Amino acid sequence: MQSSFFDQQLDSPSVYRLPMHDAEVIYIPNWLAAEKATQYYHKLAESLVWRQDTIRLYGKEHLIPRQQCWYGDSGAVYQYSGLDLTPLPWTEELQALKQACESASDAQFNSVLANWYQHGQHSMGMHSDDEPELGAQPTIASLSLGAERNFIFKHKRDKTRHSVLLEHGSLLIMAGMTQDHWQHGLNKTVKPIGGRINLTFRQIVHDHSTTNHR
Ligand SMILES: O=C(O)CCC(=O)C(=O)O
Ligand SMILES: [Fe+2]
Repeated sequence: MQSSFFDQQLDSPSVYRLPMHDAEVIYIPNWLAAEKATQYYHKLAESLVWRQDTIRLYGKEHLIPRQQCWYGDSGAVYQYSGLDLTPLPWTEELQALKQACESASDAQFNSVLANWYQHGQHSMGMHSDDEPELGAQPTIASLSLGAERNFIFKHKRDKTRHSVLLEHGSLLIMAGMTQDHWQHGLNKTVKPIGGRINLTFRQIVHDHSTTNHR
């Protein structure tokens, strides 16, 4: 990371910078203690208003392979494959986690996309979080709760791959040029695994735009 904030973070033995070129990605295992992370998993699973949306891709309707929901400040509207995601108001837990993620990443967030992968057949296709409403070189803080899943990065130009196991209670921070040069996603797995909730905290800088998550 270029900024002294990240240099400072990297002095800590429990913060790792991923060995990726054209990217600034740091990984903090056990950012939340396991017990706390489990409490959050259950609380969020039962209290957030989850939905499994249908999106239109190349003229065909598809059920997205996970549950999701969008929370944030009232202006932080997100448009997503034809869906208008108007944020629900912050819950107490999301607000507390947002503040902790802001301190950990030295960034401001006004919204969070929550994804619930209930089993191994739930996934997210390769994409970059590079929508215009996220602004240039966005910092995105991604908290993982529940079953560990492999997070895959693929370089857009040279096709280099890098993967990182996102553990229960871990925080992954993507910043700088990461979204310009890399895609990321989560494959399905046939392993019998439990559920995982992921929260990606973001800062929406324009009210309307489009995205292409699959
Ligand atoms: O579930 C994850 O770890 C990643 C989610 C993601 O990439 C996104 O919400 O844009
Ligand atoms: Fe993403």
